[in-house]
Amino acid sequence: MANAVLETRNLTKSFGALQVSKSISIDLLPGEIHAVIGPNGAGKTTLIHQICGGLRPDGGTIRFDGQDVTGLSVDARAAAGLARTFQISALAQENTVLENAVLGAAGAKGQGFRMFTPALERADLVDAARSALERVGLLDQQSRLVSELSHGQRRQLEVALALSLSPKAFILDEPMAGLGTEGSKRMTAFLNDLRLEAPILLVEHDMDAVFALADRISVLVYGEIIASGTVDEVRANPKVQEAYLGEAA
Ligand SMILES: Nc1ncnc2c1ncn2[C@@H]1O[C@H](COP(=O)(O)OP(=O)(O)OP(=O)(O)O)[C@@H](O)[C@H]1O
Repeated sequence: MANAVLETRNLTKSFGALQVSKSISIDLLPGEIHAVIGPNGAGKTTLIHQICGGLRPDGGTIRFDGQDVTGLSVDARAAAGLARTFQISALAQENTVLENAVLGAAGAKGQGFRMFTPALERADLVDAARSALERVGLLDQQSRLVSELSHGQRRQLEVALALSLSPKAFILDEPMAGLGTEGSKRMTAFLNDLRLEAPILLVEHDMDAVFALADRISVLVYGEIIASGTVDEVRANPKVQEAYLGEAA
């Protein structure tokens, strides 16, 4: 696909005799949410690790924003605009929302402040941090400690940090995990807005959220994409119903 922001071609990965990625080719188009679903152990996290650079594929290529990033490090991919959030929380719990956001803004400008105080004295960093907080709807929480935030608000803060990097794509690993019904609804609305910032590759077990958000779904089973298409196409696919969705479809 010529205008894909992100595309994998024939990715393969094995752990010993276990083939976890079997020639995976998927892409992410501008403006879309592309969900990757599949049963536990299907290889979703392994796929994300390869896309983000933490794990080297055995074969195949990954292109992002027009360049082959297959050999690039996690940091180089992040600097190129590939924003992964949620699985590894880098938030400082006993600091305020604003302090965390300011450090995120400092990191985005390549300025590795270890202390909060000098970063907070930089008006440009504070402005950038407040702007990111406003975009995720957390500006009114800026003085609270991270440890006082709800689970969902922490995830929004993580997105604010990612926004500082001016991402060209978001890779979201189970954003609904542990949120409860109300939290999931709020996160669904939030992600629906977030797609206006950059397209989202979404790994998620919550099918209500996936069906509400996804423009396209790819179904991964035993390391293989067994179906890919719109929500309706995937729900109606007999192979998918048999292998995964069952009653949920
Ligand atoms: N570093 C590793 N060494 C050996 N086996 C691994 C390693 N990482 C993952 N696996 C195995 O690869 C398979 C796919 O794991 P993966 O975590 O990618 O699945 P998943 O689809 O993300 O599952 P879940 O939905 O439960 O998070 C599993 O059988 C897992 O045990």
